[in-house]
Amino acid sequence: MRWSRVLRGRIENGTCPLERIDKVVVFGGGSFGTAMAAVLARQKAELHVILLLRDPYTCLSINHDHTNSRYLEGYELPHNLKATTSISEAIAGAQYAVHALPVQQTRTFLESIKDVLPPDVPLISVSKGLELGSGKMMSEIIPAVLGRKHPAVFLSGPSFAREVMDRRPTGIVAAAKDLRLAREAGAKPATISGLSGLGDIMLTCYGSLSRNRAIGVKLGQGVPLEEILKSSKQVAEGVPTAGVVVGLGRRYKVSLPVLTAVAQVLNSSLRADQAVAEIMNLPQIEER
Ligand SMILES: NC(=O)C1=CN([C@@H]2O[C@H](COP(=O)(O)OP(=O)(O)OC[C@H]3O[C@@H](n4cnc5c(N)ncnc54)[C@H](O)[C@@H]3O)[C@@H](O)[C@H]2O)C=CC1
Ligand SMILES: O=C(CO)COP(=O)(O)O
Repeated sequence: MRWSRVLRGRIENGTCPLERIDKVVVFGGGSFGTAMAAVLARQKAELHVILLLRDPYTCLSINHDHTNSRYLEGYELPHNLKATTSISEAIAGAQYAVHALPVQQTRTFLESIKDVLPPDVPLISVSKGLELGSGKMMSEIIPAVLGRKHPAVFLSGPSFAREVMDRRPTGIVAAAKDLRLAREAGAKPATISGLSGLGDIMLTCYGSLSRNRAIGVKLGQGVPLEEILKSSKQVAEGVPTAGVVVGLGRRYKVSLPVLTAVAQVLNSSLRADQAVAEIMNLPQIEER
């Protein structure tokens, strides 16, 4: 309430930052990139919001029919939201860039735009997960690939693309996840118990719209991972990230029995029922 009054005051006094923004580019036209672009476009009719995509058909569908039928079926997109497959057209004149690509594709993508993205255009990352191989977070991948201290913000919290489109309430901050592991890695405990920690975990574990949860349910029913992944065209960051988190646990000497079992189910070295049996048979220890 307090912040909404402050913001309203700024808008009335003509000091709202949105007033100074004419163009924002959104990298990635999947479900969340499209939802973020729509939220921005809804804020101001004169704002030019442009989605950078690879698929020319999705581009046509957004520009002519104002829909993204491939990733966000059933929603009419604001008419000031446009799409392009041209990197230079997308970035030209943009004052902010939203990054909404899967984490595993981020390095290759940023390599392809790093010479075109001006060093003073802030990147707002909404991608969640850890990079396979390096174990890096988005906050580490971006400067490493761009080779400079690029201005960047990292958003995370309990938010589903469809609910954002439906204007349902949500809240977002920046964070890490497993409490003990995150503490060892230098995170603040308050971050873990807040929106981007527990808040996001609750949504991903219990929310009926969660793609990660849907994969877990199917694995539990005995469907092989390969078959599950083939049946969906959308990313589930938890699949690669589970193994990376277990690797980080080893690095920081934090034992993660449940996540280790999840990673083993995902890499097919353990069945879900065996994982449950193993977890239930862990020695009883004092809770930490
Ligand atoms: N969907 C959601 O409700 C939320 C998603 N996120 C995060 O946002 C990120 C993106 O997720 P979604 O939009 O849901 O994924 P998605 O699977 O719906 O879409 C991914 C998009 O990235 C594009 N892409 C993949 N590889 C690419 C490459 N090499 N170059 C250019 N484009 C490429 C795909 O074509 C697609 O348009 C993920 O890290 C996800 O965890 C965060 C909050 C909510
Ligand atoms: O990030 C999300 C919830 O906050 C989206 O969850 P899924 O990727 O599991 O659909």
